[in-house]
Amino acid sequence: MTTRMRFRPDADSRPDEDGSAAVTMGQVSVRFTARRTRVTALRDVSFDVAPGEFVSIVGPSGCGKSTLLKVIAGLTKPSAGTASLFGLPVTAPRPDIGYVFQRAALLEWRSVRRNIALQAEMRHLPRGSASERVEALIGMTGLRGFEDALPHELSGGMQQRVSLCRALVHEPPVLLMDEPFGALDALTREQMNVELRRIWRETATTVLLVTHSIAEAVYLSNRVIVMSSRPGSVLEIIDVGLPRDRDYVATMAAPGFATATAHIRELLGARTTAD
Ligand SMILES: Nc1ncnc2c1ncn2[C@@H]1O[C@H](COP(=O)(O)OP(=O)(O)OP(=O)(O)O)[C@@H](O)[C@H]1O
Repeated sequence: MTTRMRFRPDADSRPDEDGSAAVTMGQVSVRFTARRTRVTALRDVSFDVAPGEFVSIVGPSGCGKSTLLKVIAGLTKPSAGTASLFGLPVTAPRPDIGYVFQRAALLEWRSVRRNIALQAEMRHLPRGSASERVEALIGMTGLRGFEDALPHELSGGMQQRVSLCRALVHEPPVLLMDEPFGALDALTREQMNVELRRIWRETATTVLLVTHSIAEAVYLSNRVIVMSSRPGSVLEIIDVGLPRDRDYVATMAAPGFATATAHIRELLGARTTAD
């Protein structure tokens, strides 16, 4: 079953002027052949993401969430259907978009500043404006004072902040995040959630986040896409409907938060009681 829901502008959204979606998945299916076995990773996946929207994707392990992000980035070719960015079909890798992975994968011999700047160098961005942007991101992500530190001198949370800066340095119109906080401890993860939401609001970037945390998905997003187990398809797209200003503790206690997380848990068939 697929659910196709047009984005509905609300208090927490910024649709663009000409109405075209930032990301469109149009009946995308992906099949892999590995060691003579065919695996259908995605089946008939359709959804739109509006410019400036924050959308999370949750689903069981192996349901094709990473594959979905790779299709949008042009790293995996769909077997059927089309992914489009701002109305243009994705036919090749798209270096203009930002990608944050679970592991920061920083260059150990480069300082924080030079790890972030590397992306600007690879994209041949003008040095002056790139350096301004690097400094602005360092300030925005709370890395001030650590610009000259090497990756091994940073905590896991700080490494992921560097990874986020690196993905944002070229001001990507779309940021893809694949379980970026999965390796962090619970408290650092909460802190990163709060920071990510603030950074998203400051940069106005369209974000697609893959996460295993239902709470993280609901706290951060305008909408949450819930996927079925493999072959991954869209079970339901949930409008979170929480206010734009989201204090972390108050949001966790809000009735709307409890309703959304309970509904997603139910869709995923998660057991919530021990027996
Ligand atoms: N390059 C590939 N070749 C063959 N099979 C692949 C390839 N990439 C992914 N798959 C298969 O496609 C399915 C979906 O994988 P994917 O990594 O997208 O799932 P996921 O939902 O991100 O998983 P997880 O939550 O565990 O990270 C899996 O069965 C996986 O083994």
